[in-house]
Parts: sequence; structure tokens; C-alpha cells
Amino acid sequence: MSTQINADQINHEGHLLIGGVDTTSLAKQYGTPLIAYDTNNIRQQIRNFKKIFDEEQVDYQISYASKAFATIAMYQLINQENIHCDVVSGGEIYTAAQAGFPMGKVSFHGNNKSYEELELALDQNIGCIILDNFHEIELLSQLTDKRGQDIDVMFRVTPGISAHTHEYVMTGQEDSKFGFDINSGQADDAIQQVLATRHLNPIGIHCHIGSQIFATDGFIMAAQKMMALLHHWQVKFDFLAPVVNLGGGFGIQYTDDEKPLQPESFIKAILHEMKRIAAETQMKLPEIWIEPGRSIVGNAGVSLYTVGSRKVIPGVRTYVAVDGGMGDNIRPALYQAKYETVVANKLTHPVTETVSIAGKYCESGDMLAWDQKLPKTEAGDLLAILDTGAYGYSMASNYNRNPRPAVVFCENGTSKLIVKRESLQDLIRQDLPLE
Ligand SMILES: Cc1ncc(COP(=O)(O)O)c(C=O)c1O
Ligand SMILES: N[C@@H](CCCC[NH3+])C(=O)O
Repeated sequence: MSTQINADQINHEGHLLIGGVDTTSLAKQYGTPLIAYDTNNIRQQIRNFKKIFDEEQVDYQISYASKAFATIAMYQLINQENIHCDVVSGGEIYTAAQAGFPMGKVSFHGNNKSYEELELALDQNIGCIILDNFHEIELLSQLTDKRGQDIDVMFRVTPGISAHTHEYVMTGQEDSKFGFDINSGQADDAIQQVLATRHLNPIGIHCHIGSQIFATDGFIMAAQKMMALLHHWQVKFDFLAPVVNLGGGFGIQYTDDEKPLQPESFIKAILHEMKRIAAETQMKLPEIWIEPGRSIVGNAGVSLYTVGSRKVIPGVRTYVAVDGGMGDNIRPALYQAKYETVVANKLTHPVTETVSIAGKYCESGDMLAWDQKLPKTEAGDLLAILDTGAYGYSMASNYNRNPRPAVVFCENGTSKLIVKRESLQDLIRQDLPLE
């Protein structure tokens, strides 16, 4: 069984607990597929990040990258923990606002924000807009001139760093669709343009080098590049940005053989380097922001499925199919992401077979996990895929017209439904008949 399950997550019947709740009763109460979060785990991750910054005695802000998992209840939970968040669409802005999230603590990202999304952000008095390109500077300065409204902005820059991760989730390299390139001088042009506007108030620079990163070297290089840019802008434009936002990307453990660094190691490495450079260049240490997504919610979520059919190909492979798949977790198909699985109602049963977990979608690529060592599974068993809290539900689709699953928050032995399961009626709600 996965080494990621602790003894206190197994009850006397050998069932998996999440947030102290028996997953088999969750499945009975809410049905499957179901995504269940241990909210204490989320709170703990946030508090860990805060503790490290507090210990290092620097000015900071933790901004949850809400694309990892964004629902009304999630924004409310983040607000209970008193941190900021970032959004990347009008939909996320709207959800945060509906959740009563303080919009002054929200920053807005995106490489192609529309006029309407920028208007919505201004209507909501959003905390800051992270500028990504020249088109956006033009749109936003027109809009703010028209409205006579000031807005804080940051610049997303691409520092020219290739982080060691899947190429689809690398973002800091020069050849990227995101941000102003530093090396070619785009970033300099961007600050000059913004300084010439009436209502855009630059407060910082931002970079994000990628996601699911395991080593500190990329972050250290990013910190160096950002401090160099701050210094360069101070000298060239007499402008010292008060904030450096280093994005997210801190890797988490998905499989038993992965050993990612703890957030402390990433944050300490970054802070020590920034402090060193600040002292060396006699520059004031800027306020440091980070934008973790995966590392806040990833390990807190579990996907629960009911086992159905089995296909045994002698000498080749055994497929065990479940009632969900790429519609609720596209990551294995998209990034060859790997997960550990357990049979949630048989945690104490001996492991007897190696099987691969197939989804129910009409695609051969719809596999959730390969070569899992499990007890003998039967139809009706409850299969749990661990650590699906980030980019699972948030990337869910209705492919094959499957309804998206329900989501529950579990804490201290009680569960609360936070997203209802979609119904068949929900699936056709936006459809219009031909006649
Ligand atoms: C700008 C930005 N900030 C933060 C994040 C969050 O990254 P992660 O979930 O890996 O922490 C992302 C996603 O990769 C991002 O694009
Ligand atoms: N969605 C990706 C991460 C990309 C984050 C967006 N910048 C994942 O599941 O790993």
C-alpha cells in the first residue's frame, strides 16, 4: 500500500479516512466519482508557508494560485486563512467575488485578458493586474483613462530560465507565450510605457518558471534575475518596484518514489539569495510574494471511484475500469502524470495483483494509473487515487457528456458538500434545439 497513507487514515474496518471521515460512507452519501478534500491539510500547508516567511522576518504575501482548485467554498477557506489569491479569468474573478473574497487581495493573471475581463476586474476593484503584454497595457490604459480609475499593476517577465519539469508546464523560458521577455528588452519597453500612463501604478515584477519543480536552482536563478531587473530599472528609470512576485511551482509528492523538497527548502533558498543580493547591492529587500497552487491543495485531495469492469489480457496486462476518468482528471493523459492508488475499502487486505486503472471515456489514452499493486479488486470496490487535489476538478470537462463529479470538504470527522454532482439536466442546460 502507498507509503503516503498514515496509520491515522485507516479505521478499524480497514477503510481509508479523509479528514477523519470514512471514504466508504462518503461514497454512499454522495456517490462516485467524488473528490474529497482534507481541509485541515490545506490549512496546514498555508500555515507552513507563513511560518517560514515569519521566521525569516521578511515582508511577504502568499497568493494562492486558484486555478489549481477554484470554487466558492475554496475561496472562502483561503479567506479564513487570511491570504491573497490570484485569478486567471473572468470566471475566477466572478467566483471569488461571489464567495465574498476581499477583491483587494486578488491579482489577475493571463496572457490574453479580454476587454470585458479587464472591465470586470476594475468593477470589482481588484487588487492588482499582472500585465503580460503590450496589447494589454494599451487596453488597460484606455479603460482606466475612460473610467478615471487607478489600478496597481505588476509586470510578468520571462527570465529565460528552463525549469526541469514537463515541457507543457514550463513557463520561464524565453520561448514562452507568457510575459515580457527580459533579454530582448521587452520588459524595459513595458515599464516605460506604463510609467507614461495616467492611471497604471506599477508595484512590482513577477515571474513564474513552471510547475511541479523539484529543485531550488531554478528559483535561485529567478531570484537573481528579478533582483537584477529591479536594480536595472532603478538605475535606468529611477523606479524601484516594491514587490517581487516569484510565482508558484513548488513540487509535491505524487508517487512513493518521489521525494520532493519541503516548501521550507524552496522558500529559504529563495529568501537567502534575495537577502544576499539586497545586502550586496545595497538595495532595500522588496516585499516577496509567492503564488503556490499545487503545493496548497494537491496532497489534500483524493478522487474516489467505484470499480466496474475488468479486462485480463493474459501475459500482457489487467485493466480495472472505474466510473470516472479523463473528464475528472486529465493529468495522466495530458502530462503522463503518475499517481498512487489504493482500494479504500480494503486497506488491510494483502496486495495480490498488479493492475492498471482505466477510465470510462472513449479514448485509449484515458488511463488514470498504470501498474498499481493492489489487493484483488472486485466490481463495487472503492478505488481511491491519492493526491488529486490540484488541477483535477479544475481541469474537469464534460467529455462524452459525462457529468462532472461532486466535491466534498472533510474536516475533523465531518463532511460538507461544496460542489453538487452535475445532473443529466445540467448537461443539456445550454443546448438549444434545432427547431
Ligand atoms: C503565474 C502562475 N502562478 C502560479 C502558478 C501555480 O503553480 P503551482 O500550482 O505549480 O504552484 C501557475 C501555474 O503554473 C502560474 O501560471
Ligand atoms: N495544470 C498543470 C499545471 C499548469 C499550471 C498552470 N500554470 C498540472 O496539472 O500540472
